[in-house]
Amino acid sequence: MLATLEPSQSRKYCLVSTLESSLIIHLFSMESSNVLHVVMFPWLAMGHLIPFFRLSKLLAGKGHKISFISTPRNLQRLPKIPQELASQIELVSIPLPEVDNLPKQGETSTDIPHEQDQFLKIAFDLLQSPMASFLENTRPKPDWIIHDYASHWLPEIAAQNGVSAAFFSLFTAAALSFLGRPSAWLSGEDGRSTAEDFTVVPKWIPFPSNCAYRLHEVRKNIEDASGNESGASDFIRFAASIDRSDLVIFRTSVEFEPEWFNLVRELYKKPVVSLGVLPPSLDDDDELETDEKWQKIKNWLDKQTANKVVYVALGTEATISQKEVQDLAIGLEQSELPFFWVLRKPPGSKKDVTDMLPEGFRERINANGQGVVYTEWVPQVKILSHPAIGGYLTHCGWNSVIEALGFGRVLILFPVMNDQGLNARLLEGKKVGVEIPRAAEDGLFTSTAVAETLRYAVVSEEGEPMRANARQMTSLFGNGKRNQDYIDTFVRCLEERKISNFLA
Ligand SMILES: C[C@@H]1O[C@H](OP(=O)(O)OP(=O)(O)OC[C@H]2O[C@@H](n3ccc(=O)[nH]c3=O)[C@H](O)[C@@H]2O)[C@H](O)[C@H](O)[C@H]1O
Repeated sequence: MLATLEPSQSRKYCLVSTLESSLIIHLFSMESSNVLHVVMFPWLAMGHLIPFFRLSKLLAGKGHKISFISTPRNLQRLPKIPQELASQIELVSIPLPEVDNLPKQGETSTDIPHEQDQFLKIAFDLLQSPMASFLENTRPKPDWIIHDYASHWLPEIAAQNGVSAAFFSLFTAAALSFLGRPSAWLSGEDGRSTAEDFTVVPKWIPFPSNCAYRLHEVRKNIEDASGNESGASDFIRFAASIDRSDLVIFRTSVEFEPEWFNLVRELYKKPVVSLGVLPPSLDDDDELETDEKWQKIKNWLDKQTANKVVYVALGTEATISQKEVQDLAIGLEQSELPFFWVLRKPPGSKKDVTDMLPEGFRERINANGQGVVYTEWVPQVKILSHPAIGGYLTHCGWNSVIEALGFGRVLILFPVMNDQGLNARLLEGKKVGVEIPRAAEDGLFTSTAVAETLRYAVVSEEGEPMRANARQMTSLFGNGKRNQDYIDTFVRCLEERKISNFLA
């Protein structure tokens, strides 16, 4: 079902209710029925829409009503709603206001260059009023709103409408531990401002750790912090979303990163829960792909030797330079391993992305059959599940890492932006992957280093303990009972309306 949110009339805000009073409102309002009305409001990026949609389906599968709010194009990009859940999930279309410097079609981070993300956030921030109207007027009255880091303004609007707000972290506890105490960011005490400041392991990490950025990883984020046109850097958005929400939900495996999960609970001093890793299941219709595309890809994979193909994919936002594309390409070729490379066109680019490849590269790999360069959206979960896959060269986006470890795939770590550098430190520390060696200052690397790292991870004898460790991860990241238990516990807490359960 699809509804459209009209920009609202001006509205009078009642006094901001405190956490306690909004919880009391919340508790009384729901005694009457066992069915929750949960509003889902993800940030405008495919890596956020997909897990929010997956959680929506899980909650709807438990009998609850979902209002999934996003922009018109984003709602069209979602996988179809399973027939049996159609009456419970309502897609609420909220038009994105036009703002300067944001291309008309730019509705997700996937569609626009990284430097325009700040204009997308300006447009996103203009959704405060229609969102407030929705929470005030929709019926049945929402019990919860589950939101993302970018809508740091939302917890206050939710509290004013007696709706409990839960910040849904799609990031590792390790990455968010690096951020530190949210209050320190909001008060200015945190003090980190230069790129160099973020290359230092924070003092509040009480155990040995290398959790810090390399200079080349953090430069993009720092530009955002200082020069962000939206007036609120991502660091501030994270801090405010965590600080002002009633509950923080982590999409992670506590058994995988227990020390970090305990640390965020210490840092946040508020209800923090894990709902497990929310693993995709193969029969999930999360894939945005038609079957014939998958059949063609599968035919190529079926011809490959088991556990030897390197899957190369850098998510839906990261873009790399032509030099980096060329060094990766030569490195893949020199590794002599078969590979399936999803090469994404930089958003806004008019050029054919394959023009970025080295001279003659495509001709050579087509002639010898070593690899495939694919330039469109792929059914990634299906590819990772194929027995031919021997390793995943990844940007360390958390959705993709979860998917790869769910199938026990060893990781070749090539972080680009956002939290990815911190994820790479975590994953190498947990011995499920190895970083491609890069110069700390500028991120330069050689194709020889790519080839050597690939062979070490995928075929070398010395790499077998790491591969075995990655294979073990299917129990934590796969579709088994453990993740189901997390979900059941989490949903029961929401249903029992007992925030106190989260405080345990
Ligand atoms: C949480 C945050 O989300 C962001 O998402 P991004 O898209 O970059 O990467 P993923 O998290 O791997 O998410 C990408 C998602 O898109 C799916 N996919 C992608 C390309 C394709 O062709 N086909 C697909 O099915 C993929 O299976 C995964 O589920 C940031 O990186 C951030 O670092 C990360 O931690």
